Amino acid sequence: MAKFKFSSLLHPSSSKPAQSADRTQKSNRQSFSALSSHSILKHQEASSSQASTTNATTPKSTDALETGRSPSRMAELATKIVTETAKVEEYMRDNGMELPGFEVHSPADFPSMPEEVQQSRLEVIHATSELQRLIQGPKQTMRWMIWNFLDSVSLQIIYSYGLALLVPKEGTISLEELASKTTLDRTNLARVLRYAMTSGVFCEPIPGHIGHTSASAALMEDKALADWIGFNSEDIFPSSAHVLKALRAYPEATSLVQTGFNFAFDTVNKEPMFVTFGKDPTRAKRMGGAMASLTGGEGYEVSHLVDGGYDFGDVDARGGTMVDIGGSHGFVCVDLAKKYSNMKFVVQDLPKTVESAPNPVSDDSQVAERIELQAHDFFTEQKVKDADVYFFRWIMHNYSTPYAVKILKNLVPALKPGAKILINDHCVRKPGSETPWDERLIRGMDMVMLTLLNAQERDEEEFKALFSAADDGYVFKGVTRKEGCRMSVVEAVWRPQLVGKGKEAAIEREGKADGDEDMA
Ligand SMILES: C[S@@+](CC[C@H](N)C(=O)[O-])C[C@H]1O[C@@H](n2cnc3c(N)ncnc32)[C@H](O)[C@@H]1O
Repeated sequence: MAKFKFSSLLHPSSSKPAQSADRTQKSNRQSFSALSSHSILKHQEASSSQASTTNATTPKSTDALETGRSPSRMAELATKIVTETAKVEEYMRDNGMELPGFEVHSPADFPSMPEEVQQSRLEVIHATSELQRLIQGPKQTMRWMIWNFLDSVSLQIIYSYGLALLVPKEGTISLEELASKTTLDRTNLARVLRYAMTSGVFCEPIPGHIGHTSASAALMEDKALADWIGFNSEDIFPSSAHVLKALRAYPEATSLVQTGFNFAFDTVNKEPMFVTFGKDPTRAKRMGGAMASLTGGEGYEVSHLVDGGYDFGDVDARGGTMVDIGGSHGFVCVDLAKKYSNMKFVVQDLPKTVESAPNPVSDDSQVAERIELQAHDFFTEQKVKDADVYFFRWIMHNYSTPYAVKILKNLVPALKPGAKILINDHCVRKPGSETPWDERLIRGMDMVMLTLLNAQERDEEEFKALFSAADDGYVFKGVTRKEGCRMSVVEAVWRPQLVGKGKEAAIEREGKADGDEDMA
């Protein structure tokens, strides 16, 4: 591909300060007080001023300059795509990185890049999507948007028949031979594959002969990605087709046994999804792989928590204890223990999960000896008393309010004054204040939670309400979110002495001092 060449006219140096101000704003601590609404508003102002001043920050197309007409939104987007793509490409070439491609040996992942280049990449993703919708027009967009489920149908069949593993990585296989390795006939095999090819999954370089692309090769080589496709296409996709039925039958939509999943798999009022999976090790393992694929993906890496997502320094300094509730095999605690060398950790999960955890939990004995794995059901009273931190990652979003409140109530008998309760989940911002890509993923996760568990992603108010409903002794501290990460850390502290009159004033004083003097 030829390197783009631009005149200085097309290098918008004026866009930099606006972008970095916006980024700084995003990393600010949000609190529940007026400060929070203020910061959200500021963020929105920054976003909308960025949108409304696009003419100032985005170079005008040369055509527009020549004709004297102001550029259309389409032209602005097209120019932005060219400009920002050039920045990404330039960085990749300068650093000897392989450029992306659809060929089988092209990189399976986009490499990580410095923040500024990553920002350019995101601009291209957002602009291409917006431009596509604009240039298709509203009716065409709507007409074909509803066909998105066909991607799931074709991927479901590709996954279920293991087609990615049956196509050789090098060269091609004839449709006849591929069909002979499955129970599909040639016609149905061809139509499924040819539909997937319209999204760059598989190719047909010679008529009737199927080969891999970089996308289908990733499905062949990345087991966790295959698990993600399997979990989504075989568990979530059928469930999603039953959400309407579930909502019509049970409009309050809070029960774990009245969900789209329950209707799809005939378990209405019988058992929650987690119980169904608990009886089926293959399905449970696939969900585990899918979660690993998600948490290894951009914006969800554990490193966001460990490296600056939350400061456990004070807990570490006094050799305190953190309980990771629903902590799976303890991988979050392993990474935290590598950074904090004095803290101790208890990882709690259901017995089968604890039994299947690696033993020792880490090859590093200094890490492994400080992590205990323990079977515990978080719907029963917490048994680790007087810990410094009780931590929930990807737990609360699995439950509707009545269940989430119960989980928090179950902590109360174990809590010492000053104990911290941390929830590491999405914290939904006001519509329009995320980047379009983040907004779509977070809102998508919210829909998945509804589909499977009648659960939800929550905003700051909703998290605060959970703590208030659970016990007056919880003092809500606020929400933080690290730049580049989609997950937030929601924090409350246990201060039973503040219950009753004067609590609000005391909380406000405490907020100013931000002290944890009660911590034993
Ligand atoms: C979505 S996973 C989150 C795992 C981990 N915290 C992470 O960050 O990836 C939910 C975890 O909760 C566990 N779990 C489900 N129900 C539970 C219960 N009643 N008590 C304890 N753990 C439970 C599951 O086994 C699973 O490991």
